[in-house]
Amino acid sequence: MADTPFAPVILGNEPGSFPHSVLAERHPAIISQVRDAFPYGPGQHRALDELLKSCTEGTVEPLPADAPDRDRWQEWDLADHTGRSWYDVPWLWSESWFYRRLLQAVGYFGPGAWQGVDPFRPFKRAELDAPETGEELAALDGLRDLPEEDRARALLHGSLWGNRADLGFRLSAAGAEAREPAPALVADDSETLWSLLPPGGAGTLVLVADNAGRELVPDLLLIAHLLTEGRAARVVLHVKPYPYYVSDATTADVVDALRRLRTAPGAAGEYGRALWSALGDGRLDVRAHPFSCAPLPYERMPGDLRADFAAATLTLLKGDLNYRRLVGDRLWPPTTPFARVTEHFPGPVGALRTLKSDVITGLSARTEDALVAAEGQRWRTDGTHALIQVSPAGRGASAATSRR
Ligand SMILES: O=P(O)(O)OC[C@H]1O[C@](O)(CO)[C@@H](O)[C@@H]1O
Repeated sequence: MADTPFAPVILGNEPGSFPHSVLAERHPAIISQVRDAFPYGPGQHRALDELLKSCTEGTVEPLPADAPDRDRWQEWDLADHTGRSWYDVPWLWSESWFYRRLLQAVGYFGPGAWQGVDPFRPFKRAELDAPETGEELAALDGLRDLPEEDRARALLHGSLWGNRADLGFRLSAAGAEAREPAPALVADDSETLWSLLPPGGAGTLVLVADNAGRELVPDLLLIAHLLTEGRAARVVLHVKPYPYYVSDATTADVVDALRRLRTAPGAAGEYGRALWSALGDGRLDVRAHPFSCAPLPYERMPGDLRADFAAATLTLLKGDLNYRRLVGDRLWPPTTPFARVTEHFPGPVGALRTLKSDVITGLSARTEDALVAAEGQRWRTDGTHALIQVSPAGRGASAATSRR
């Protein structure tokens, strides 16, 4: 990345900073919520106590010798960080490590009776079953008579703003969900996005999902629209291979959401059934790649995932965490071009994100000035602003063009 300004990697060691509060307050709160939600046994309680101590005042410890993903974590810098405070290693790394350790504490990786029991499932289910979800689905009927472009735009915005529905975020940002989102986007490349997905195009969209429940439902509706209206011939949906960041979507969450959609009345049910058959005939595919839970930026993605993204007409990444991983979890000057920080990506790439952490790129100087004048730095983290950014280039773009 020649010419790219130096930008420091974000750590969690500055008291009073947002990352510090996530490590010092949010993670302990998540431990106690999970503990209260399940009738865990004494071994699990002990392990949760140990995790609480480790994550708030301890250091990064090695994984047990028999951990199934030990080699993977070695590749993901575990040896470099072992023995260091959770606050002094990259924040992105510490957060991922927390979720990996939490699953270990509750027995998710087994062996034993708790193997595969998702500690966040009750929270995700409650969201899917909430009356608001039903109301949002019923509202779809109101779109029926709109021109296709307007329906596409409405569904894109539904998917974008669905990213506010993040359970981890709500734990520490009391009232954030209730605050009205600021209407204007801080960056809006949606025209470029639609130019890559024209009606009748034969392309493949890769959508890298973020949260389950009230974010995944509008993501699935957008996918259904793109497939049924012929804006994409194929969609590949990437989800997490294990529970992560409280509400991140796994394959089980996709199944729950599809069941919910398929049995809904009206347009929602039609979309749900269209998705069900698209899975059956391969136009929709779900992947759960291990790197989706890696504590690293996408710049370090492995070759097989790189090839997947390179083959896509467009890869759309949802949410704040994916954004941090896409552009690098660094304090960029906000006007650093999005295209420059995503040059490493192997094909056309876009981000749909509400702003929930300090990382930001691709703003005009005017937008940045207006945000700072109105809100200081609060706009970066309070989840009321959103962006649609797209880079049609990407290093692999020329190679990918021949495949599209
Ligand atoms: O669900 P999202 O949009 O990825 O947001 C999760 C975000 O929440 C945080 O845990 C704190 O805001 C960030 O670390 C992360 O980027």
